[in-house]
Amino acid sequence: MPDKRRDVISWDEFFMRVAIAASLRSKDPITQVGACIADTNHRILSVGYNGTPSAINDDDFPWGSSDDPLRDKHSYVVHAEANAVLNYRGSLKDMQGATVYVTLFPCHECAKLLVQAGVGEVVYLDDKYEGTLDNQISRRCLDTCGVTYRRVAVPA
Ligand SMILES: Nc1nc(=O)n([C@H]2C[C@H](O)[C@@H](COP(=O)(O)O)O2)cc1CO
Ligand SMILES: [Zn+2]
Repeated sequence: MPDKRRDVISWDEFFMRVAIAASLRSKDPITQVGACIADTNHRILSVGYNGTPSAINDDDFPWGSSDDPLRDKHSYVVHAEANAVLNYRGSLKDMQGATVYVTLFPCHECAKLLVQAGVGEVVYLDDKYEGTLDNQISRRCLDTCGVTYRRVAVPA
C-alpha cells in the first residue's frame, strides 16, 4: 500500500499561484496584478486582476502613464483586489475573515475596500511601493482596522 503524498504545496502557495495566474490576464504593460480571495475553509471565493472597467473593449482606455489624468491609465484601471471583491457573486457575509492573496501590496483605496468587505488578512508577494505615502496610509488603515498582513515567497 503506497503512503500518501506529503510534499504537496501549502495553501499559501496554492492561493498565491492562483493570484499569479489571474495576473497573467492583465493588459497593463508595466504592472500585472492578480488577487485571489479564500475563505476561512480554504475555499476560493473569487479572483481578479487589474483591468479597465467592463473590459468590453480595453482599447478604449489608455495603458500608459501621463501627467494628463485623462490620458493616464491610473485614472481608469480597476485594481485586482477591487475586481476580486466585485467579482464575487455570493453574500459578502462569506467574506468575513477571508484572506486576500495579492501579488502586490494593496493601495490605500483597496485597503479601505477590503476592510469594508470584511477581509481579515492580506497575503502579498511584492511591495514595490513600500515606504510611499499611499503605502503608509494603506498600512495604517489595515493596522487600525485589525486586518493583518504578511509577505510570502513562491518558489520559481
Ligand atoms: N495593489 C495594486 N493592485 C493593482 O491592481 N494595481 C494596478 C493599478 C495599475 O494598473 C498598476 C500599477 O501601476 P504602475 O505601478 O505600473 O504605475 O497596478 C496597483 C496596485 C498597487 O497598490
Ligand atoms: Zn488598489
